[in-house]
Amino acid sequence: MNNKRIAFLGAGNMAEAIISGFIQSGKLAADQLIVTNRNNHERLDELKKKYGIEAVTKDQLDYTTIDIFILAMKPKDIDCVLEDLRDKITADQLLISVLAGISTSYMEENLNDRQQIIRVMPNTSSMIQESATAVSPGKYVDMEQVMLAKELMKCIGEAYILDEDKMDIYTGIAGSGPAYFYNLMEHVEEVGCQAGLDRELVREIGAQTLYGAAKMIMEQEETPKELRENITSPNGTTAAGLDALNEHGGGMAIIEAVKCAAARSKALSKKPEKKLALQR
Ligand SMILES: NC(=O)C1=CN([C@@H]2O[C@H](COP(=O)(O)OP(=O)(O)OC[C@H]3O[C@@H](n4cnc5c(N)ncnc54)[C@H](OP(=O)(O)O)[C@@H]3O)[C@@H](O)[C@H]2O)C=CC1
Ligand SMILES: O=C(O)[C@@H]1CCC=N1
Repeated sequence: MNNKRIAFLGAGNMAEAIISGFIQSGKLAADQLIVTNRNNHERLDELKKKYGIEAVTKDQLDYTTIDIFILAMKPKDIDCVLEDLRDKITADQLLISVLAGISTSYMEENLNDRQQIIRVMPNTSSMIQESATAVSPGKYVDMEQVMLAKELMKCIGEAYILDEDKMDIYTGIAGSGPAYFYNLMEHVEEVGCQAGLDRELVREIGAQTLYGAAKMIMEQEETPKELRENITSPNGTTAAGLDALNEHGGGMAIIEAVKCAAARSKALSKKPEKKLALQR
């Protein structure tokens, strides 16, 4: 890993979250990383200053010097990128894509023969090395590259090798997941403020509560159900809170959120496949 040169195609939120995690991990040096975008020079300057990495537009990049490309643009831009890459890279240069919904088979069909491709799904907690990242190998990638991709993703948190047909549900749970918890916290903050607590304080209290609960799940033997039951005395405060949560559809709301996010991930992946059939 420490002799690989890694280029990000895309300089947005997700690219920055991964770059930040890579650098904080201490396993990758700034001079191994290079970030690109189409033409937002201001953004490139910002990343260059903040992380000490090289930052150029995609047209200034020397593609032949790169071992690993991390695709980090929006899914809608994938067709232009594949067209652009086809003539610039060789099959043994590894592509790691973070794009929601874009299948490895779609990318393989639109690149050169036997291109090494791995699809990953991190989340924005990459920024602080706490992502939960799925790693799904494409058809032509060898085990050594899969292990390398997993090792890279472990620089930004935990990484799990997963069959690609599970990627939509994984995206619904872990890719989009932090947003559900942030939204929950927005509501906690609101109710705390309405009851007279200082906003900063209630934010900290809410976050510590969420963090403590997550840590309990990770470090204790009990299941989430058992942990919940341990807090819930008959006719107590938690029972009252949980009753209200259920009455207002709390559990169902989360199930629906995950299902809808997974369905959107699936819908996104269908579109380019149709387009591909027309193009070829
Ligand atoms: N946000 C999240 O929580 C997660 C996002 N993802 C995935 O990450 C991807 C990126 O999302 P996000 O960071 O929010 O997107 P942003 O809109 O913040 O950034 C997109 C970046 O892609 C660049 N770009 C577009 N086309 C090209 C190209 N041809 N070559 C190089 N760079 C290009 C843009 O450059 P310019 O500004 O110059 O146009 C911009 O820097 C998405 O595909 C998303 O599905 C995956 C997991 C979680
Ligand atoms: O909403 C999005 O497009 C991205 C993909 C996974 C999480 N967020």
